[in-house]
Amino acid sequence: MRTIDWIPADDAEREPGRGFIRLVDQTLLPDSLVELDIHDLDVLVDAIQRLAVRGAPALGVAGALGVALAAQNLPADLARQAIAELREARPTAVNLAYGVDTALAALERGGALAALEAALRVRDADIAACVAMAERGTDALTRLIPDRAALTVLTICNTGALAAVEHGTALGVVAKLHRDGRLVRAIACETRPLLQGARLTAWELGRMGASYDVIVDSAAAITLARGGVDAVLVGADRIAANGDTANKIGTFAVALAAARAGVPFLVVAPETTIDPATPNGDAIEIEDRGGAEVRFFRGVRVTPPDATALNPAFDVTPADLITAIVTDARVIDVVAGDTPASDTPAARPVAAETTE
Ligand SMILES: CSC[C@H]1O[C@H](OP(=O)(O)O)[C@H](O)[C@@H]1O
Repeated sequence: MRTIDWIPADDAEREPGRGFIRLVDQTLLPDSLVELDIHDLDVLVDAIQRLAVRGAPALGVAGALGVALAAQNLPADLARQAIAELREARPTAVNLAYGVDTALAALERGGALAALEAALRVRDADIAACVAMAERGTDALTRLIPDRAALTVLTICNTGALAAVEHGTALGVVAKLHRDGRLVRAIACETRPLLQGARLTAWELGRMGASYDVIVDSAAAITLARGGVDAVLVGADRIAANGDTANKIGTFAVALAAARAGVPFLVVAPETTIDPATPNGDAIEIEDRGGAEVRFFRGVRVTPPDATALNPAFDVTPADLITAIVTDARVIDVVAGDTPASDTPAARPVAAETTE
């Protein structure tokens, strides 16, 4: 099953490049697995904004395929406007803009078919990147925690195949640990208010047959303080040049607790999530999703009628709380002082000294 993909139209032989986007509607999980066929860009933008499709890598693919969809269905001037709205559908994950810009450059160079071909390359690159990150991430854990063959890991939000195309980022590392017989247990923070952890990560862990517990987000600190968690693995939506990392709200608090508990904190994200144009975390725009997601739970109001709520969808973990950033091309040894900007993109093992 792919979280998002391009489906060629029946007459694609006659009209190469025609097709539509098919994606899993994640708002219906874990109760129903439903795929949406999307033929119009405004429907795709709505799917992004209501998190039917979500997760930085999946947003990159959605952005790229959205350009291909616009190019085949809209006249150039309307396509340009629709693509601009698509690019701004959610501001924090740099991957969305990356995907749109990659396919748009191809469209301007070579037309609609070139845009689709570029979008399919973005899709295929994500699949390959997640495979590489799973390998690199488990190797990094072996170097960081050489005395423990099997690990208990904690994560927040959802970073599995549902956040990408076929395999996940941080949860892709967890899945490989499980396949290799090296996973004792996964602990998934529920991830209020939209419950990506309780709904999506738990669903993915169950499907792979992994042992896991869901915890409320505020239990992460004591879970780490009590001991028994060997590593924290999280995703990212935008990584600044200095290594500051934007990720789901609650990640910063988990990083603080991990640092106090002496537990390695690893960010797992493709190179496309690194944004060299963003110097540090202060420059990352944090999506505010409005108070209703906090004041209501599955349509039931949980606050007084006149309550107001704050709802930042992401926070920023400063680089000094991150042990390493694992990408598809390298392991950035942040605790040793490396940053995305300073580290060469060659594969670099996490230095042994990080365990001293
Ligand atoms: C594999 S990165 C997924 C990343 O995206 C999530 O945000 P959202 O569910 O709002 O799209 C979260 O930050 C995850 O870490």
